Amino acid sequence: MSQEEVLIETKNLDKIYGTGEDSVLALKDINLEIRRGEFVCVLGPSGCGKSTLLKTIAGYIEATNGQCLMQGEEIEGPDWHRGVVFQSSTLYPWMSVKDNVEFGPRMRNLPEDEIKEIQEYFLEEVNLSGFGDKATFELSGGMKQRVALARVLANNPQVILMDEPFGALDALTRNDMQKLIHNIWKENNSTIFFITHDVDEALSLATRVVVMSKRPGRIIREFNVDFTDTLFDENTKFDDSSQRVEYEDEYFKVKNEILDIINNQV
Ligand SMILES: Nc1ncnc2c1ncn2[C@@H]1O[C@H](COP(=O)(O)OP(=O)(O)OP(=O)(O)O)[C@@H](O)[C@H]1O
Repeated sequence: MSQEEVLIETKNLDKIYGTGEDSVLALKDINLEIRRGEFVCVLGPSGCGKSTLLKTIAGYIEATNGQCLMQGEEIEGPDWHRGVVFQSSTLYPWMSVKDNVEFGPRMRNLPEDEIKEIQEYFLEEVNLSGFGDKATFELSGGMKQRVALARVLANNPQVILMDEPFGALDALTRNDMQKLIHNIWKENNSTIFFITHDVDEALSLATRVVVMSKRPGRIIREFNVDFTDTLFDENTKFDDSSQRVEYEDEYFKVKNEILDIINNQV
């Protein structure tokens, strides 16, 4: 286990939606730590409470029981220290790409030249330099998600929370986006909490995979993994084929273990 600072911690967290007969127990006794620099991917059957957990950490909804802490302080509402990217982009459609990215820094009253610098830097980081003046409705799905990411990065959040951010994209765009988020995570030493339905996506990106049970969502297993650098580093070369086989064996062993856990739930 990494010795880095714990940024997010949930303690015995339950979430119940509604009251009485119609109430839904969405999360049960979630104890999770997210440390600085980790890339935590969450997998679990549909409806198991993954988004509920993300929204609680984001501060959009409150836990029913237990605690949700950021750097030891109770999370009491949304905050730019925790940036959120959803599956479908939540860009401001009446604003240009540039204005969307500048929105956060402007709300924080940063000086105009700094706002511009941040906007240029992060549009470049998501490979959208030159698209600043476009209206967001002119962009493809993948480009919109890149703007959404730049808008979050522009706030320099402590944690990036991503709820199936690439779920609506075609396979090629999705691969590009995975590489992009991997590179951004590496370059900025970001901390990322990432929900996905796709075991390969989780194993490709994560340093830790958290597997949840069907509803009520509990954490049933956590896997520390390190496939990501090998997968995305273009210079990776195995010394010999036995090393590659060993790597692939390990990958498929973990993948099958996770699939078994998920499939045995349904
Ligand atoms: N606002 C709400 N009111 C009542 N029930 C809700 C609400 N939001 C979610 N739920 C229920 O809580 C459970 C968990 O939902 P949640 O969206 O967190 O699951 P999920 O794992 O993210 O699902 P999926 O993988 O399908 O996106 C589901 O049964 C859902 O119907």
